[in-house]
Amino acid sequence: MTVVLPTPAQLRSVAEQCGLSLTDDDVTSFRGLMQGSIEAYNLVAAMPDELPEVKYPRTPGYRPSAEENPRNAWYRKSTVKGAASGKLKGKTVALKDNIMLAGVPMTNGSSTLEGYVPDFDATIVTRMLDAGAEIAGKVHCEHFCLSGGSHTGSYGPVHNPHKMGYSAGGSSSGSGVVVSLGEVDMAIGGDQGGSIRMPASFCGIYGMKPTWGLVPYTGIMPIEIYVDHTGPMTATVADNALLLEVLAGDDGYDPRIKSPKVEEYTKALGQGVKGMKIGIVKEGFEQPTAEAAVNESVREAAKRFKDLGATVETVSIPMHLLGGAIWTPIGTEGLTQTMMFGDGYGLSRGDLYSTSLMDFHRGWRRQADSLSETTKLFMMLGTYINNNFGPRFYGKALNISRRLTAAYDKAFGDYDLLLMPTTPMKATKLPEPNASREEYVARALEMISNTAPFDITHHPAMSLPCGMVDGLPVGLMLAGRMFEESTIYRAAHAFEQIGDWKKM
Ligand SMILES: NC(=O)c1ccccc1
Repeated sequence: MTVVLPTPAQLRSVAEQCGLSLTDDDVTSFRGLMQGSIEAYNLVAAMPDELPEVKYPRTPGYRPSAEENPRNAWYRKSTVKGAASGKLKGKTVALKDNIMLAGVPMTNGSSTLEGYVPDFDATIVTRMLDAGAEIAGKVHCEHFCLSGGSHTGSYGPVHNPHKMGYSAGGSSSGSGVVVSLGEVDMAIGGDQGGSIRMPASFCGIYGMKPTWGLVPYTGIMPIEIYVDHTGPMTATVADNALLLEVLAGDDGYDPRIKSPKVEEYTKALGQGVKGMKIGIVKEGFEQPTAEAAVNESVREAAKRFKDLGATVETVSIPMHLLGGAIWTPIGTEGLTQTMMFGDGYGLSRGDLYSTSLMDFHRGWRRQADSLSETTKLFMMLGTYINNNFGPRFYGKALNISRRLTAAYDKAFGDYDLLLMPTTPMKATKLPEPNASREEYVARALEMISNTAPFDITHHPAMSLPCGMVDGLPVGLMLAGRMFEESTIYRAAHAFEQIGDWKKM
């Protein structure tokens, strides 16, 4: 790829884009003045990139048949064997399909990325392989991760592990399904508005959104740096804590990792909850989409923490109900400017940039009509707001998110953990292929109101299964103080030991 001096016509066109009027002499002069910088660009173009080494052999794998993949959870199966020993020896792991596994195609749920093959491994992939894990392949996710349902991906709907025809939750839909069915021991998900916790809730597994800046996001397709998180989705609390132990810590690339407090999370197991203070967040039960049976099931589960020796009280955090609104400008303009028009990354951060992804992803512009209805909706809204108001609402929402953080931190002065339903409802029916756009969007976004606030306040939050209603799991969310994942694991593990949540 080389860069050539703009033709006079090209220069006039960019001048117009910049609001400049140039005379013919100006054009000649500016072209001359660009010559040196164009040479600099070509020096950069000629230099090798600086990417991490790919350490373990793998093949592109295969797309499993419908028979092998009845819930459509898998995108590709490809086995990558890690080190001979380590904390994850004997564990199999599935990767959400926005995580780069070099040499294996990646789509992030969008047909516009069909044909893209990453050229390096995400930091967390290397960490898991170094710890002895075996990667089993890539699993489907929602279109560019922009939905909490499991019907917006380009490769068809993903079905709930407990009930065919029902949502698996998203956007890490495939991750939730393959763990729930026991097809793998562990999966990695991503969470910007709830996309680890929501499928964990709908599928009946454990999903942790770690503190922002604990687990490197390096090598995972971003939506927006302020809300991007990745984390473990597992069938047991012990596996979740073990996996986080392997994932956590600075990698020298991710600019959001400053002074992470990394702990041995497995040490929290078996510690019990005696003396722990848990606050039931009143407003977490008051979302407009709340289902009475889900609220009931979560309240019953809260009582069990009391039986286990914790202090359990109701706490009111009125601002919690504004969390979704404050998330909206950050999520909407973030995904528009960074993921879509920023070719995946945007600028201004000392990150590891995947130039191969940036080059390939640019191509969405030629196939925009094939994007999901949720991606179109968010992108048009973000563009409209930016055209008319600039980024002021993004900035203001980000500033206000600190007030939201403070509101939770005030509660964390009195309580070690905050408790509420993960999703206000259990899994809903997948929309029919001919469903209206209104229904399609409702089934994609109606469940994010309790989860999204913690993506902008950055507190750790985990969904754990706490009961069944009509044959579908109910998810309970525990949020903790920054970098206090251990406290969440202590409580989640104690709760898990009570017995089979499917009988609660
Ligand atoms: N990736 C997410 O967490 C997400 C979920 C729902 C809507 C937008 C984003």
